[in-house]
Amino acid sequence: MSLAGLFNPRWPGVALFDLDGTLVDSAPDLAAAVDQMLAHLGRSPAGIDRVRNWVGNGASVLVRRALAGQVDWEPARPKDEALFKDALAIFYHAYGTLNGQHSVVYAGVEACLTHLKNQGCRLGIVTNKPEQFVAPLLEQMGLDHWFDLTVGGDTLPVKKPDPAPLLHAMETLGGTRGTTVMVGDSAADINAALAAGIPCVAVRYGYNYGPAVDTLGADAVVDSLAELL
Ligand SMILES: O=C(O)COP(=O)(O)O
Ligand SMILES: [Mg+2]
Repeated sequence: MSLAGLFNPRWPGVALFDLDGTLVDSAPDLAAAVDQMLAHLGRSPAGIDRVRNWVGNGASVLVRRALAGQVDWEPARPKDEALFKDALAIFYHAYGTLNGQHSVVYAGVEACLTHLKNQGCRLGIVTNKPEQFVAPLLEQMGLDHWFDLTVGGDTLPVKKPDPAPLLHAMETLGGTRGTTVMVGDSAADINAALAAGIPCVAVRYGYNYGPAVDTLGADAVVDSLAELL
């Protein structure tokens, strides 16, 4: 499907957006919180370049990756599980105070949201970020007024790449598979959209790790959301 076709469904349509790595470059604050957590545990910092590759599957996975020092972590033993719980609590506390401080909205985002809103489109956020951090970040970035619905990583019992959060948002906003588009930066977003049967636009500038985002089956891949205008 062409880009123009994807973004000219029978309006008013529904556009669902991933948050971290798609609308907002939140890695500086996530990395600062991860490094505070690691310092608390007497470990050396991970740094933003590594943390950027660990974002996209929610806070628990981010913390497990930080403890393992890599994307893949070993299945936890009971001892590790106690450490994980402590680490997660420290991370939540740290991120609660750092969330939004050094995050920025990507270029092209405001123009894209303005355009879609002017078309009568309903806009939703479907993120794996825990719900408690979503509204404060949107507010601080001045993005909160755009969205009719936000679904966080712990809003439902499952998160992306499960299709349920996308389908929940689509149905709540009155969309159908023919009038809904998902926009994201990672394999979790694309796989959720594929499983939901919703067309998907991927951005190249986000936090996807592993195979290049162009190879993951998105209907279109862009360098800026301004390309969608
Ligand atoms: O919290 C995360 O891991 C990423 O959230 P996202 O789904 O908005 O990319
Ligand atoms: Mg993302």
